[in-house]
Amino acid sequence: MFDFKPGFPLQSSPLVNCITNQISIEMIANSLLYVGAKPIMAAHIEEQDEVIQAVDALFINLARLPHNEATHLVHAAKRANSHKKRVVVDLVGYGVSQFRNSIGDALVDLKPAVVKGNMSEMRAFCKLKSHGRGVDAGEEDTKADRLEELIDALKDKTLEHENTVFLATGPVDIIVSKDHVVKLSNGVEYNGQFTGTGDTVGALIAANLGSGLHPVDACINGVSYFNICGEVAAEKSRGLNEFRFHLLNELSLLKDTDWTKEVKGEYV
Ligand SMILES: Nc1ncnc2c1ncn2[C@@H]1O[C@H](COP(=O)(O)OP(=O)(O)OP(=O)(O)O)[C@@H](O)[C@H]1O
Ligand SMILES: Cc1ncsc1CCO
Ligand SMILES: [Mg+2]
Repeated sequence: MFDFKPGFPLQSSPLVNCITNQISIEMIANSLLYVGAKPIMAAHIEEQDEVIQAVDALFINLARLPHNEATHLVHAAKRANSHKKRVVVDLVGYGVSQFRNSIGDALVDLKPAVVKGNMSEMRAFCKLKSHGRGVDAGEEDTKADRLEELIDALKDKTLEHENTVFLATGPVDIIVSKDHVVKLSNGVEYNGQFTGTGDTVGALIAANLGSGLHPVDACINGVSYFNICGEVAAEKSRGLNEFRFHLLNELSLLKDTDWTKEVKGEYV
């Protein structure tokens, strides 16, 4: 059996601030509630200092950068550092524009606990050739040899960012930290085929950080729990929208089962 520290059921009910996009904000808030965490979606720059003191972790998502608000993300991450609260940065759409890349780079420079994205976003972040389209990964970027290339590039990143754990999601997910490389392989194709699934995984990781897990374990739990919920949902549904319903429902149920036995992972 794959050895990791289980995070679900959560040991505490962490309060997580999510600065995220209008597309998946409701799904993220409800997903946190379904697993027993508490969401707050406070985005205004003026309240970040007080909010960060009240919460257990911060999830920041690059998905949509409204006029004049991009620098607010950097401000929020700085407040989190001042108050020693851990941060997950989701590099949604990295590679789409120089502007987005510059905000992503500024956030990574603040040494968040976890930096994540899909395979194409993480390849673009590492300056590797990327086949992403908008916020979706390109299939070519998920091939086995491309994964090895990305693992090497992320290992180089950990030399400059030794306290950050990098996660790239896809059919096989890779986690790269200073000391570990992990591959995870649960889930079904549908897991990545409705919008905001990566965002939801990011919020689940933040919840695990908020309840005190090591960032590598937080990533293993966030990805594997979400993907196993997908495996269960696939047995019960036909079509993407029914799948989405069952997956989200399962977020509230799977934690009370022996789900950790189903985790397919390896340290490489
Ligand atoms: N083909 C697949 N098979 C199994 N699991 C998958 C597959 N594709 C994605 N996943 C899983 O789905 C989740 C979301 O990953 P994905 O890479 O699609 O995120 P994303 O592109 O950032 O999503 P979004 O931007 O819509 O929020 C992850 O947990 C990942 O492991
Ligand atoms: C930002 C964004 N744009 C289209 S869908 C989506 C949410 C996935 O992150
Ligand atoms: Mg994404």
